[in-house]
Order: sequence, then C-alpha cells, then structure tokens
Amino acid sequence: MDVEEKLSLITRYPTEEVLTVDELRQYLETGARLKHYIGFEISGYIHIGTGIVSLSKVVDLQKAGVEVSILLADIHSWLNNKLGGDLELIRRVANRYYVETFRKVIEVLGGDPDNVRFYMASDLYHNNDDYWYLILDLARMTNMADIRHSLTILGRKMGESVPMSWLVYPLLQVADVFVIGSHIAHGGIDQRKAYVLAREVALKVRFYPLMLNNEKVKPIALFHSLIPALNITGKESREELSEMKMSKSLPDTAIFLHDSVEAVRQKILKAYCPPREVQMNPVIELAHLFSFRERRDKPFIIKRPQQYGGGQLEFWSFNELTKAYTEGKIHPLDLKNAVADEVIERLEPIIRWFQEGQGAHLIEEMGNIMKITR
Ligand SMILES: Nc1ncnc2c1ncn2[C@@H]1O[C@H](COP(=O)(O)OP(=O)(O)OP(=O)(O)O)[C@@H](O)[C@H]1O
Ligand SMILES: N[C@@H](Cc1ccc(O)cc1)C(=O)O
Repeated sequence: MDVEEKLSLITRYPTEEVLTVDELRQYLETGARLKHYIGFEISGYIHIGTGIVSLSKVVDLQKAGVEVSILLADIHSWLNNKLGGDLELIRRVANRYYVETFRKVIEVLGGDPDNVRFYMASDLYHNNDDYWYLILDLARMTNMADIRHSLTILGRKMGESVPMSWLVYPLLQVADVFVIGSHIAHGGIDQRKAYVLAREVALKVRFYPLMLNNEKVKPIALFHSLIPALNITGKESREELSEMKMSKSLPDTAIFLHDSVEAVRQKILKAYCPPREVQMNPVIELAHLFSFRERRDKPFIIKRPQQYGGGQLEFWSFNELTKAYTEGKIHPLDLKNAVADEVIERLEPIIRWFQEGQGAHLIEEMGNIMKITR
C-alpha cells in the first residue's frame, strides 16, 4: 500500500479531523512503523459509538500498517468516579468485558485482535519515576485555563466545586500519549482538547519525548465523528453535540453491542429522523457507518410500502442516498426500516456472541456489576 492509499484509509469516514494531514503524510513517508493509541474509560455497557465507530478507525489504521493500541483507562475511570470509584472492580471489568468485547469487535470488523496491544493505564505508571516527573513537567507547562477547557474530555464542565481529581485527569491523558510513545493519538472529537494540548507541549517535554527517526516530534491528533444520541432533538449546535452523543450513561439513546435484534430494530424505529434533513440525523449516520464505509457489492435497498406506490429505490453510495433523502424522495420510516435491516445484519455476529458465545458470560457478569454500582 503506498502512502496516499494509507492516508485515504486513515482519513476516511468516520475520521472528522486530523491535526495535521500534512504531518501525517510526512510521518508515513519516513517508512517508520508508527504507533497509535486510543483510550477508553471503564464504566458501563459498550455501545456502537465506542464499539463500532472507534474500533472501525482502529481497524483502518491497522490495515494501513500502523501499530495500534488500546489504553484501558483504569486510573482515569477511578478519578472520574466510574463504577462507584472501585478501582479493583474497574480493573476486573477492563480485563474481562472490555478486552474480550473489543477483541471480538475488531475481529468482526476485519482486523487482527492479536496484533492490537492493550495497556492497563496503571501498569504504565507502576514504579515509574519518569512518568511522575512527566506529569509534574506538564503541570509546569500548562495553566488553569488549559485544564478548565479540557474538562470536556471527561464529559464534565467547570463549576465552582469540581473535585481536584477532574483537574488532574487531563494531565494524565496528555502524559499517556508520551508514555505510550504514540505518534497518532486518537479519540472522538470530544477528546480534542487533550490532544491539542499534547501537540502544544510535545517539543518541550523532557521525559518520554515522542521520537520519530531520532527526532523529537509532535503527535498527530486524529478525531472521529461522534454518533449522535438516537433521541437527539436536532436543535443542538455542533458544540453541544458532545453532550448529545450516544452515551452509555443514557441507555435509551444508545444501541448497545449486546442488544437483541428486536431491541436494535425498536430503537432505530423510535429514533429521531427529521424528513429531508441529513445533518445531525442519527439514522442517516447509522446508514453511513454500517452501509457505506466499504464499497458495496449489492445495492442498499429502500422498499416503499404498497399504499404509497410500492417499488424500491436502490443506492450504491452515501451521496446518492443523502441527495435523495434531502429531496424528499425517501420517507423517514422507509429509511429506518432499511437501516435497521442492515445494522442488524452487520451486528449479527456480535449479537450472537453475546447470546450464545463467550460474550454471554461476560454480559451476565456485567449485569450483576451494574446492579451493584447503580
Ligand atoms: N457516540 C459516540 N460516537 C463515537 N465515539 C464515541 C461516542 N461516545 C464515545 N465515543 C468515543 O469513545 C471513547 C471512549 O468514550 P467514553 O468511554 O467516554 O464513552 P461514553 O459512552 O461517552 O461514556 P460515558 O457515558 O460514561 O461518558 C472516546 O474516544 C469517545 O470520543
Ligand atoms: N477521556 C477518555 C478516556 C481516556 C483516558 C485516558 C487516555 O489517555 C485516553 C482516553 C474518555 O472520556 O473516554
């Protein structure tokens, strides 16, 4: 694969922004093996935002020859009071439900789970003086305004009595980039502040500087777009979208990887889907993610009920679909039915794994944990 082919894999949907594409091209041109990471807090059930959106980009990067890794952010989840702030429990859930589910999803998405490196954040810091010096060095280089603005990365806002732990968190996340030695720091667009900060300090850090071919470099920041909550109202601005993303804290807004076929269908049928509107339309977003990322070998079919003239429309590309939808040629309900069929078809191996395979034990364990920590 040549550099331009790698670039187009890395930058294709759901990538929303790369800081910067030119630097990424230069790094790829060195021929060195680039390292990537994405971090996840360990909290509730995994939804398609985390599971499919984030991991499909991980698989793209892997196919482009990048060494991909996943950080299980145990310490961060504890600081952010996830799973009742029980660090032991957080680690157990990370090692079982999170790792096993991520491995399964990567396999289903066509990646190689055996070539994905998993880090437990606390293992990186254990008995590691340089890590702590790095944190203190970052504290010397940043100010309260930087940290205040970064609270969105943990889904929080600045208020009068924010716990100190939230203010420590962004420094840890910036440090992770350097400790892992990640040339590509990846997350949803809600993680932007952390990696912009990492780029600002990169050439100044003295502990764990990021190196490429013996040169100190900045990490590339790669952000994927957020799949909106199914019940988004459409009135949100782009800035508010990070609060209206599909989130595990709001179960009705999310399609979980272990949802049954019927639950997935019902959730899509109930989702917000304004006629003729393709921006911030969760159903259109699902079509993009599940039906139009790869080249299709059969058309995407929308059937029209008999009472509205019958027949079917066929689409080969996302552009054709959005054009017809904007022109009012597709009824939202017909779109929802077609999208539901395709989402279910793509998720089927994962749903089956949760119902009959190894995933069944994991989800049972998680169910018990969620009852205690709720
Ligand atoms: N709806 C989404 N669409 C795409 N990516 C998402 C979505 N939600 C989270 N992510 C990404 O997944 C990673 C982990 O996010 P996180 O663990 O905070 O998920 P979450 O569902 O938002 O959790 P919580 O509800 O506890 O805030 C981040 O990079 C984040 O940007
Ligand atoms: N802040 C991320 C989790 C994360 C933690 C540490 C990192 O280094 C990276 C990502 C989230 O909310 O999901």
